[in-house]
Amino acid sequence: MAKSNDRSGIWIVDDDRGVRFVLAEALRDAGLEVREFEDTASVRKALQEATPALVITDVRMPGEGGLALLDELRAQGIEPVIVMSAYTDVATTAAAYRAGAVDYLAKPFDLDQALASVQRALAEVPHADAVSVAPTVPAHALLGESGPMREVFRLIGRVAASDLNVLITGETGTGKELVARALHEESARRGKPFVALNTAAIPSELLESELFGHEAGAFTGATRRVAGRFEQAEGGTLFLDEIGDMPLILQTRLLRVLAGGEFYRVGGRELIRCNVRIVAATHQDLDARVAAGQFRADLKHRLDVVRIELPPLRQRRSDIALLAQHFLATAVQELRLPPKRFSKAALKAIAQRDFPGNVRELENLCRRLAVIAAGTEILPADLGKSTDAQRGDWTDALRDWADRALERGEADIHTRARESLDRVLMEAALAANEGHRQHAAAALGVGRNTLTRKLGASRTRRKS
Ligand SMILES: Nc1ncnc2c1ncn2[C@@H]1O[C@H](COP(=O)(O)OP(=O)(O)OP(=O)(O)O)[C@@H](O)[C@H]1O
Repeated sequence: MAKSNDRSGIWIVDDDRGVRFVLAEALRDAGLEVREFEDTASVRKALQEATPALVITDVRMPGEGGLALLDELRAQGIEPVIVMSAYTDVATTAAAYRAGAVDYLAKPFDLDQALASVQRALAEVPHADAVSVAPTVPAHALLGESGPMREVFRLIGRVAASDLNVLITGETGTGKELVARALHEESARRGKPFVALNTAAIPSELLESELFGHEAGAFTGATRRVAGRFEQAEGGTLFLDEIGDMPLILQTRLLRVLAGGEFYRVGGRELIRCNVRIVAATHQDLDARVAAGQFRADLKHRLDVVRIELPPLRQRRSDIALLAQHFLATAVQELRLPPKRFSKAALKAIAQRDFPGNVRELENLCRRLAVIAAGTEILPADLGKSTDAQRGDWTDALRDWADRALERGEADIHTRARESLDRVLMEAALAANEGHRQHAAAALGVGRNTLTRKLGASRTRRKS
C-alpha cells in the first residue's frame, strides 16, 4: 500500500493500557488526533502505511523496548519522539536523549506537563498543520444551581476579564481547579495556555526549576535547557494549587517575580519577562499560616486580590442530585456500560450524605455505582452496598487515595500511608480503651513501647 507523506496524529506506544488510555484521552481532549499501540511490532507495521507527527513511547516493554524503536524512527527521519518511563535513572534518561528523544517524561507524570511537552514538540514539526492543536484543554463544565454556586459563577464572570490575581479557597475536592480553568476560559487569555502546578506534589528542591525552568548544566542531570511553568504559561494563566504548602524560600522568589514581572531560569543569565496571570488555590487557612509565620504576608496580598470561596458540598446539598446524575452518565459513557439512572429515592438518599471528600468523593461514588449496581435503575439499596463495600474493605478507599496521589505525582506516598494507618489504628484503640495506652496496645497486638513511639512520631509530624 502507498504510504502517505502527511504527518498526522500522535502515536502512543505503551504496554500499559491504563497509561495509554489516560494519556490518549487527555490529548484528544486537547483536540489532538491519537493512535495507540501496545508494542513496537504494531508500530512498525503501521509505519508501512502512515507517518506520525509525533511519537510518545515507553522505554521498557515486553519484547522490544522503546529505545530500539527510537533508532528505527530516527533512521526513517521521523521526529520528534518523547520518551516516558518509570525509570528515571541517569543511564536510561541519558540513553533516551542520546537516541534522539526531545523530552523525557518521568512516570507518573502530570497530564498538563505531558500536554505542554507535546505542544512544544509539535511546534517543531514541519507539517504541524496536519495535527489540530488546541492550545488549551477545554474547560470541563462547572455545574451547580445552589445559591452559593450561583454566587461563585457571578464572581467568576465579574473578575475573569480583569487581569487580577485570584485566590480560590475551599476544602479538597470542591472544584478549585475547575474554577481556575473557568476563569481562564472566560478571560481574554483564552486560547493561550492554562498551566497547572500542584506545589505540594513537587519536592521543594525541584520546585524552583519546575516554576522557572533551568539551563543545561544548571545541576547534575540537567542535560539541556528546560522551560519552566512560567514560560509555558506565557500569555495565559498559571494555576498554583496548594499554594499554602509552598516553602518560604520559594515564596520569596515567587514574590519577586510577581512584583518585577521577570525572572532568570535556574543557572541562567538571561532575564525573561513574563506575562502570566496567577490563580492560586489552597485548602488551608492562609491567614492563619501568615499569623504562624509560615506564609509571607506580602505574597498573600499579591495573590489574594480577589478571593473566591468554594463552599463544601454539604453546604450546597441542592447541587448533589444534578452532579450525581452528571457523573453517573459520564461514567457509564466512559466505561461503555449500558445506561443507568438513579431512582428518586436513591437521589434523595445521596443528597442527605455528608461528603468529606466533596465533589470528588461524589464523583467516585457515582463511578462505583455505575459498575456495581445490577439494574438499569440505581436504588437506595445499591448505595448501601457501595457503603458496605467501602466499610467492609477499606482497601478500596486506600486504593482511591493511592490512585489520586500517584496521578498527581505526590511524594512519599508509602510513608504517608503508613503514618495514616498507624494513626487511625492508634486513635481507634485509644478511644476504645478510654485513653489507656497499655490496654490500647494490647488490643492492637503491639507492645506498649511501639505504641508510645508511634504516637510520638505521629504527633511530631502533625505539628511540623
Ligand atoms: N461544580 C462542579 N461541577 C462538575 N464537576 C465538578 C465540580 N466541582 C468539582 N468537580 C469535579 O470534581 C473533581 C474534583 O475537582 P477539583 O480537582 O477541581 O477539586 P479541587 O478543589 O481542586 O481539589 P484539591 O484541593 O484536592 O486539588 C474533578 O473531577 C472535577 O471535575
